[in-house]
Amino acid sequence: MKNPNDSFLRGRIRSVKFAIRGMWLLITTEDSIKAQLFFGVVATILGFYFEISNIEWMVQFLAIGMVLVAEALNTAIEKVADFIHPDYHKKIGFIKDIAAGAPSFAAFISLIIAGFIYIPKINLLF
Ligand SMILES: Nc1ncnc2c1ncn2[C@@H]1O[C@H](COP(=O)(O)OP(=O)(O)OP(=O)(O)O)[C@@H](O)[C@H]1O
Repeated sequence: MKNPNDSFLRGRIRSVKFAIRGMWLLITTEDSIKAQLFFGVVATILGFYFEISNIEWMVQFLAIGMVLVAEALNTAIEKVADFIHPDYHKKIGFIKDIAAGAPSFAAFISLIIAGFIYIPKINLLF
């Protein structure tokens, strides 16, 4: 929440602190984020191994970022849903299913990107 005594700069610094705390909470408490980070690290190692180009690095990091952002937003929606309605409800199930579709889309597109980057390089090995 905005503190009315904060100057513009102080307000921005406070927001950045909360945002960094949010990233830390996601990384340390959410298994889904940990799993996606693991795949991101694997893709980065593969990138070094296959010496991918600058453009391929950029596309790969965009894909990793897209998955992490979608997963983080999905987690936030799940938390809000659990907070406003902790008991079973068909609509909560529907909302959570739709929210889970976001990281699934991102992961699916990332797999296609990985295919474009790595399948030709793997083919060269054989
Ligand atoms: N309160 C609820 N009411 C109805 N259905 C629910 C409810 N909570 C969860 N579900 C169903 O269970 C699925 C999984 O929900 P859950 O909150 O466990 O997410 P998850 O994908 O397992 O998340 P994570 O692994 O990140 O904790 C939802 O997509 C929904 O179909």
